[in-house]
Amino acid sequence: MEMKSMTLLILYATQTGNALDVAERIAREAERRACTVVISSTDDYDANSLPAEDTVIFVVSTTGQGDTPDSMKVFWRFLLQRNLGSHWLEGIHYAVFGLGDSGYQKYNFVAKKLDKRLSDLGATAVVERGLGDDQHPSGYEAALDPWLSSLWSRLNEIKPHFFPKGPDFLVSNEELIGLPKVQVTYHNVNDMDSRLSTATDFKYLQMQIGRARSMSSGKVPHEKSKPDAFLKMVKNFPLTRASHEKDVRHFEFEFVSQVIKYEIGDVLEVLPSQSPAAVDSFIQRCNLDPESLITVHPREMENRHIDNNVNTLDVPIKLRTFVELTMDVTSASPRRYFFEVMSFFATAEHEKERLQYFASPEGRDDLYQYNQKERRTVVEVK
Ligand SMILES: Cc1cc2nc3c(=O)[nH]c(=O)nc-3n(C[C@H](O)[C@H](O)[C@H](O)COP(=O)(O)O)c2cc1C
Repeated sequence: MEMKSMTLLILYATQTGNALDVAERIAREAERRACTVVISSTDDYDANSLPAEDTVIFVVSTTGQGDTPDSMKVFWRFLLQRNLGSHWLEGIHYAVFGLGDSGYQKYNFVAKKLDKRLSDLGATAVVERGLGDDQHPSGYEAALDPWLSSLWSRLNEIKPHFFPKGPDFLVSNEELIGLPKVQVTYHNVNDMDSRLSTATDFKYLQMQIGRARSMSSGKVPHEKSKPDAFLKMVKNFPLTRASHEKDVRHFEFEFVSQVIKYEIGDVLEVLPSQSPAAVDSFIQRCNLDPESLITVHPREMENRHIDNNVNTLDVPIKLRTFVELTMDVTSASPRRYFFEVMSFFATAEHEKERLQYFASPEGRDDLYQYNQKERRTVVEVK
């Protein structure tokens, strides 16, 4: 018999980052249970290898009108092949958590279709699929918490080999948070690449974006490390009344670099610039020097030879530029994990307690109100 993998695989497909957030949470919870995990975006994973896995957790969102995220298109086309047959995934266990919004007609369509297809291909569900709903007062976390509890208890029952330290073993969150995932190296000013100063404005910006993104721990598809085009916003006005809960806007852009072709229904990924004052205040609050030159490496890569990205990774970038181009400090609502990490570092007892409350299941509704409904950004968390 073929040897099965003893690693729990987490595959995610995201359009705007929520599924990645969920996948990372599942991975952290697995690690706390001494379970070995591999986490991967569906576009980085060869679907041909699925039959060799033991158990796969899928976290997938639905975008467009019931469409798969871009990063899942190839993977999904592969799974739909007729010749795979109803025994192809026999013996494989899986679980699906979907992210969607019940305001859409094709609610969580991708998770539902994936669940059905995996079962048609012979795989066995560990737990019933979970469906996160943006319309819920606490967002997708509301469905995620109970789904995760049943996932771990069911996996403990049927797959005890994933938990070598037993069903009750649980490392504290704090211990895990204390192990940073990335290493930031500070460099001398002389290391700065002199070519940069002679490049044109666009080229310079393009290089900086490529550099910042290649060092960011966020998931950016490889081919997207450089933007396709530069646009100038020429119109921006609200379509909803000021009193409306959501701020829906009409934007118009003009190409200032080469023109790219698009069709109705295409998704435009915009990398806007952030308010310089907010970026400065974030850096100041972290007690860092915005002018310092840094490189950022994932911890695992420390001793590994990196050939593809060696140039990009070796060239330092200004800390301020890195924050500006890779961290959304001015508009994104911080997620639950942010509060968890902040509570670890908080020194004032009342702040620590408040942050811990927000990160706990009891504080979930209040957190959703505080960060999503009231639209607080990272710099506004007080
Ligand atoms: C442009 C757009 C289209 C969407 N279409 C759907 C849809 O058809 N069905 C659905 O259930 N949710 C839909 N959603 C909601 C997303 O699935 C939901 O916000 C989810 O949390 C996004 O996860 P992600 O950040 O991992 O992509 C849509 C969201 C956006 C922004």
